[in-house]
Amino acid sequence: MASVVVGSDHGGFRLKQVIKDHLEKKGHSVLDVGCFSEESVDFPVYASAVCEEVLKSDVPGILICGTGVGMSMAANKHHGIRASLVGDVFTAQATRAHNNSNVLCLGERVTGSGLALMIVDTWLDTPFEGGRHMKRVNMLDEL
Ligand SMILES: O=C(CO)[C@H](O)[C@H](O)[C@H](O)COP(=O)(O)O
Repeated sequence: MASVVVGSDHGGFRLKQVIKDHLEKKGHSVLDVGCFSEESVDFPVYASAVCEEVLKSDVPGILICGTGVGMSMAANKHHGIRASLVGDVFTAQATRAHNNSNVLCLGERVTGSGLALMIVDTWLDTPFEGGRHMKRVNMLDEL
């Protein structure tokens, strides 16, 4: 079974390859739902494919497009998905610890690959704190 599921459109394809290589070197089993080239595609297709796998298998998901915005908009339409568009390490940590984020969105045209890998590692390695945040996460899921 995969430990991380990833997806991108053409605007995030190259960064997805970098992230996949990085995670596989660290021992993760990565499920890539596409896209599989830089040919122009529509990001909602891949956002939904990742979110369905996250909801089915309870694994973290990573979505990449040009800005990360379209992917986060599409992902957050899925009930039970808490997708976070992240461009810094502080937010990567906080959105796991406080929001129990289950999908990370990145923008290849915005965030360099070095920073993106730090964000991915921080996001995956940070546990949810629970406590006062649990009620808020439950409220989010009830919206
Ligand atoms: O949806 C997006 C913006 O929120 C993504 O960044 C897409 O990757 C982007 O819109 C694709 O643009 P393109 O001009 O079709 O490559």
